[in-house]
Amino acid sequence: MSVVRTIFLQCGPSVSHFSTSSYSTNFNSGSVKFTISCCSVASPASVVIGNVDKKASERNEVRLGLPSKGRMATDTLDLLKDCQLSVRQVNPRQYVAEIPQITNLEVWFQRPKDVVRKLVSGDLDLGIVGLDTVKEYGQENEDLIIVHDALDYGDCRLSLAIPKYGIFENINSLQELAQMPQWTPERPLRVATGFTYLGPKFMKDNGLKHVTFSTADGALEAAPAMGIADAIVDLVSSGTTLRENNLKEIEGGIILESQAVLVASRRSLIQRKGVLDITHEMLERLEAHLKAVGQFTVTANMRGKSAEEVAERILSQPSLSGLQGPTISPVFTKRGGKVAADYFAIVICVPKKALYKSVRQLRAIGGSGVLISPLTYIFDEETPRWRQLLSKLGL
Ligand SMILES: Nc1ncnc2c1ncn2[C@@H]1O[C@H](COP(=O)(O)OP(=O)(O)OP(=O)(O)O)[C@@H](O)[C@H]1O
Ligand SMILES: O=P(O)(O)OC[C@H]1O[C@H](OP(=O)(O)OP(=O)(O)O)[C@H](O)[C@@H]1O
Ligand SMILES: [Mg+2]
Repeated sequence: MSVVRTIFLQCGPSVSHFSTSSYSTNFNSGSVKFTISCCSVASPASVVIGNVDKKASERNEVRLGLPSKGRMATDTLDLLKDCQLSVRQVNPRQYVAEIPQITNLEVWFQRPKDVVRKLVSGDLDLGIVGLDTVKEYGQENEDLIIVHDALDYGDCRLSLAIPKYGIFENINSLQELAQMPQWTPERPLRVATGFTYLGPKFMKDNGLKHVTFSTADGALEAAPAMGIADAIVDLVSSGTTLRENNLKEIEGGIILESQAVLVASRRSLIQRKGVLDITHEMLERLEAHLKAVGQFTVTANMRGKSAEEVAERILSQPSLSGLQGPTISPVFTKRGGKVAADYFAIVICVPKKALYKSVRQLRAIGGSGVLISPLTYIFDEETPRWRQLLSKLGL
């Protein structure tokens, strides 16, 4: 299926303006076709993104799209490496690579937004990008399935921000912003954003009527001070850029919380040979690694009459119950020609955050020789996200 999207660009100024009522998008499955209309061009030019030729999708390799550059690129490769899925790239300007541990998988490096576009067009099967990019460029496309929603990096939020000064000084919520008498059809609230789908949708969903949008590729925080916009919709992580530009977030103004996600094409998962198996393997490795990252193994010795008695003492402490309770083994010593077990070795998993508290509790009940080591993987019987994926696919 081929979808036509029409964008009216103003020729001349470097920003294009549109309003919630005039902006509409159609970003569905299949090939995506942009019709770009510009005032100085007599007939619209057609730009085709992705695969038009049906045969091109008849490939045998499974394709994973990863960010080619920007702040997600290195963290993505690091995460895969930590899952023993090292990406072998001959040189940084080569856009195709492989993961030797997974046969029949091609890695393609693309801009994050192109990863999403190519999942939609069927040119990629799997991808790792920020959730914000999936929502912005995938829009409501039902073909996109989030396989892992929390890869634990790239954390940020898409937020509406307004100046701290002038007419906005006492405005602290979206409701207050919407109720300002200043916004009329003749003088709408002007919002600068790179999120030309999510920004207008959010305003519309929240009943803000008189709003126009302008777009630019970066440094949006300058727009209010330059007099180009009243507000901005942009990503925030530390909040420094907002602060340094005298802008503030407001109550009810968070559009989306985002972090890196593993996303797949539903069609590929169902139809393309090998995609489901590769997804399962990636998911297992990711889940096992991410679960382990937050935990330490703690081993200690403890004097006691029996394993049960030691277990009673350990389980009386709230921070020492481990993942499934403690593992307790007798430590045998020979005294006076007799073998006895006066000591027990205990092993528990402890969340990193609770580490010091756990060590204190362990000592308080007689633990000694406490050893702590990081965990590499925790493989559960079955990953809950795998079950969720199968049910989303109706399998
Ligand atoms: N403070 C932040 N600002 C912007 N993006 C962030 C931030 N923190 C995390 N991210 C994540 O990183 C992604 C942006 O990465 P990057 O800026 O490299 O790409 P991009 O803006 O899509 O690329 P380009 O600017 O080349 O079009 C976001 O989509 C988001 O998921
Ligand atoms: O809350 P903070 O930690 O300050 O991060 C937020 C800023 O980071 C991003 O910009 P980026 O650095 O990508 O520059 P750009 O705006 O020029 O794209 C984003 O667009 C914000 O401007
Ligand atoms: Mg910026």
